Amino acid sequence: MGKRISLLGATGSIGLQTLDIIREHPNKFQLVAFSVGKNIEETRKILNEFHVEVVSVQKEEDALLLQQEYPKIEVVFGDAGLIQVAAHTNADVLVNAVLGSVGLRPTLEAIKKGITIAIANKETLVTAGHLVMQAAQQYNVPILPVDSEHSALFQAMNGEKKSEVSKLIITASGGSFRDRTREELKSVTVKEALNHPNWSMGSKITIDSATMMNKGLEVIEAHVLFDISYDDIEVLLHRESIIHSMIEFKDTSVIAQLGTPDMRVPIQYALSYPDRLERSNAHRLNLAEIGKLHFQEMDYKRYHALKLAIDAGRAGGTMTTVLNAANEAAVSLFLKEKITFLEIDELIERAMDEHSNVSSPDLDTILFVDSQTRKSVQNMVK
Ligand SMILES: NC(=O)C1=CN([C@@H]2O[C@H](COP(=O)(O)OP(=O)(O)OC[C@H]3O[C@@H](n4cnc5c(N)ncnc54)[C@H](OP(=O)(O)O)[C@@H]3O)[C@@H](O)[C@H]2O)C=CC1
Ligand SMILES: CC(=O)[C@@H](O)[C@H](O)COP(=O)(O)O
Ligand SMILES: [Mn+2]
Repeated sequence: MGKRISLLGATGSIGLQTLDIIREHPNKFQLVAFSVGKNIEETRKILNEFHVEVVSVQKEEDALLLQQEYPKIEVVFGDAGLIQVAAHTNADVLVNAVLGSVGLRPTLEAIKKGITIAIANKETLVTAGHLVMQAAQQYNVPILPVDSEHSALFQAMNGEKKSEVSKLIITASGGSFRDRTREELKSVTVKEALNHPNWSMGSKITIDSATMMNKGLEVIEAHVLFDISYDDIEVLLHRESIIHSMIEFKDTSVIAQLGTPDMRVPIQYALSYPDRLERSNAHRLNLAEIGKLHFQEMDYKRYHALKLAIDAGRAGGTMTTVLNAANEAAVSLFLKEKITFLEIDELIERAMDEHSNVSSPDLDTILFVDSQTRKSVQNMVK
């Protein structure tokens, strides 16, 4: 029957594209369980198409409703439901495409069950990457990147020795406001911020791209996944998002992974790894048609959020938990039009300044710091 897949965040941008891949390869992949948040209409469509064993929704009342409509399927809910989907379904692979650090505990529980993790949910790796990687090593579980840059790095690293890496070069599109000065960002709107030049993604990550926090989270994610020092991770502006990232080796060779901006490629690679599968109707890269690719040095003053993220990564301990939780809270406030675009960076910086760092935190400490940081960011805008 192929690999048994469980999927967190099935109604999101990555979740729906994961379903496309499963649909394209019915003999290779079988969806056995999935979670959603609040989108019950989309959940019904998925339940009507795929024959799953378990579904999790965010709210208890939605679970009760769906259980009546689908009596043969186990319907669970809340944070416990996410763990149920991730870890108690005997899946071969968990695709973690939920949004935010709520993905941490389900990931750890799935690892304990020996389930391979295909991870899009970068907030989990930023908030507690050390716990995820320690558990993966302990239970001998592969962590396969889905994020396009990390999939590119993973592919470029294939068969190479880490000791021979000179640096990772992570590309950044520049996001929705890449042609504006910082001064011009004072009065930008949510609608403008949600207009990413190259990718169609969920709202939170699109705002993260606009502030450049997405690249900051990705630098930390790369440090966690590939165990490369922050000194050896470079960010390069590349408008076209065609080169998804590259590795420079000691002998000065650079290996890059290229492709059209389509998340189904890294999603499929994480599912089919170590094999590659056909993508029959996909748009192929035509460099002659594109003609030129552009590159530009990163400006850390213009993109202050990137600097904050690298500072947090270098500090380590609970500082990356604070960075992530403050960012999640601030972006949510911006999307609700409660703060301005530039206040996102300000709130994160304040949360970091006010935090007393704890080194090598355990899970309880991480969860406590995450929740306290969200509360303190809320209080900053009252
Ligand atoms: N989109 C992209 O191209 C990329 C995304 N990523 C990462 O992948 C992750 C998902 O991103 P994306 O798909 O864009 O996000 P979306 O906002 O599109 O989707 C998020 C998914 O998570 C669900 N969800 C949100 N909050 C909760 C919660 N508290 N409990 C349970 N479920 C919840 C949503 O449910 P519902 O909608 O039903 O409420 C939805 O299914 C993020 O970590 C992002 O950084 C990484 C690389 C690229
Ligand atoms: C598709 C993907 O992986 C996103 O994280 C993407 O990288 C966002 O683009 P920028 O952050 O480079 O604008
Ligand atoms: Mn990315």
